[in-house]
Amino acid sequence: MNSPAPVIALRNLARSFEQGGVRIDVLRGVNLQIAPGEIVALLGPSGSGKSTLLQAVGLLEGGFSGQIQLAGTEASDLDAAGRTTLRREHLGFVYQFHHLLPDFNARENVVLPQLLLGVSRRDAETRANELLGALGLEHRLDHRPSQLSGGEQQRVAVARALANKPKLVLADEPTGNLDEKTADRVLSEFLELVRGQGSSALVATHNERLAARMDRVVRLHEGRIA
Ligand SMILES: Nc1ncnc2c1ncn2[C@@H]1O[C@H](COP(=O)(O)OP(=O)(O)OP(=O)(O)O)[C@@H](O)[C@H]1O
Repeated sequence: MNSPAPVIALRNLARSFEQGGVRIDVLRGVNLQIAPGEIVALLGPSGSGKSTLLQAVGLLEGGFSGQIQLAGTEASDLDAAGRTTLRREHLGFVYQFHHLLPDFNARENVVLPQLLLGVSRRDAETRANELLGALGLEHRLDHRPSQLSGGEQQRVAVARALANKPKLVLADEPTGNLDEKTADRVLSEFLELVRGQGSSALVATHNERLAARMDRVVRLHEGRIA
């Protein structure tokens, strides 16, 4: 039987930066495929290029060479509007710092990305309530980010990332800002929800212990996946 088409396929992805006349080759030909439902940890020391790789896969930045195929579509064939549509339909993001909209409450932060995809407000609110409830935040729906603890803020960020059932969740040190116990719990909840809805995930971390809880670990070394 053929294996299912990968959710994401990177071929020979490269990115350099130039600073003060010096060129740094951060990514030097990354090849990676992630299968549907697979959760992959991206390990590497500080400065190894994990965030740069996630930015490329997130179709957020230009300046890359190589190929990024997301859900069967080659990103470099699309213009900016096409990449935005592809991103909204298939990707969810969790960052180290929550990046929630400060003037909106927890529920609205989870509702808004759904409205952008054309989901009705009623359905979007139902989904937000479900997700936030699963994360133990049923009593925090009307709180704004500044009225939440760090762990609660990250849980809302997780709910927002999963709201549209993305094919791939990109997470950049999603628990890096939390104490160890809270980080463990939020990661467990994140993994359970991602697995439950059959999404894939690529999670950048320098924490070996957290990485070991995912389906596969890949390491960035000298600009390539070792
Ligand atoms: N916009 C930029 N301009 C110049 N250099 C950059 C830029 N963005 C990243 N870099 C360099 O690229 C390298 C990789 O950075 P990146 O943030 O991807 O690493 P990382 O593995 O995510 O690190 P960390 O674990 O500390 O977050 C670093 O040396 C960084 O200084």
